[in-house]
Amino acid sequence: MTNSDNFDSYPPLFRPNPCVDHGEHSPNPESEPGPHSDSEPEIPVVDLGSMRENLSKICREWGMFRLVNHGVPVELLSQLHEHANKLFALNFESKQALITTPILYFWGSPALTMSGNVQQTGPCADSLNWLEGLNVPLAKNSDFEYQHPLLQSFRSLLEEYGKHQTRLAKTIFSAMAEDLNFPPSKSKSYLSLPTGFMRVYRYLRCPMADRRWGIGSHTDSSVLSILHQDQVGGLQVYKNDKWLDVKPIHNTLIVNLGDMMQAMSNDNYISVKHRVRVNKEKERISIGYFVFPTEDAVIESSRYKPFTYPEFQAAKELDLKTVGIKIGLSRFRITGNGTN
Ligand SMILES: O=C(O)CCC(=O)C(=O)O
Ligand SMILES: [Fe+2]
Repeated sequence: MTNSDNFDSYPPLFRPNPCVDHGEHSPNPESEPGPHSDSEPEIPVVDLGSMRENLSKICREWGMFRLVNHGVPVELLSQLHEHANKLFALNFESKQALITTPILYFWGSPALTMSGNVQQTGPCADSLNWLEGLNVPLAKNSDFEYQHPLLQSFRSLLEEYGKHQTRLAKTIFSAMAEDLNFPPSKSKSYLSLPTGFMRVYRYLRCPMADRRWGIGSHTDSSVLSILHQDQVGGLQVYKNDKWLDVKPIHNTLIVNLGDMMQAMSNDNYISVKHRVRVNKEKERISIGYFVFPTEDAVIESSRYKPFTYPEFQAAKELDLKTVGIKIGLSRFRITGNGTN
């Protein structure tokens, strides 16, 4: 979150450079902050200790909530952010050289293919994302030793944090499964803790902050995503035709329901639309955990053709490449005449 001139740490594409034309697109009206009023609804809060009180209504009306009483030590959160700041502050070339498999260093797009490459986008690719990030697969992260002490200690902090995330995902998902009356077989295959991964993002300072996105409007493909953001702000969710700021509140986590959860619930729960604004003066760090169904779990509901998560992901990758956007769940939705 430093404001000093640390452009050596930026991927070259994001350094101030009069020779690089990032395109002079007119401001996207959607990107305008819009009027803020005190009557904006507050992001709903769920207490992990008494979740069943209001979870069902919130999942149906919001598809996201702020989680309190989550049991993740505040010291662990601050150490993670401190390490992320230090690691991202290294110069770009060092990051490329140091950060090797199983952790992947990427920039310009948060979308990775199943084979672990940055997703190429097709025709409407006016969509450079003003970020760099790390992809950390939880299963492969645990036994790995890095030579660089900063990376090695970050790796073990992420491992510890990953255990908290799987605990939270399990608890939250089982309350949802109960609310939705999933049979035990579904509850089991619809959440695959070992294949979850983490993302650590640094959103970069952007001179055209009103014309560029950290991450543009999207829904997550996951069952659940759990985010921790620093105090800079920028995350927004779409609710009742309005974008609302998800203000950073110390020691709280944000839980988003993803597309898989929406399909599993037969559209009773919603996969929340959200986006991340960038900032002219400040960088922003966020750490996300994303969890999916098992690879062979067939998601069955009356509104969708049966599909697996790998089929969903393959359709998404193809759409991003050919159409330039994620079409997502509507690819699988059964329409009125029985076709899609
Ligand atoms: O950085 C954030 O707060 C959100 C990240 C996000 O939406 C994503 O990775 O899908
Ligand atoms: Fe997201």
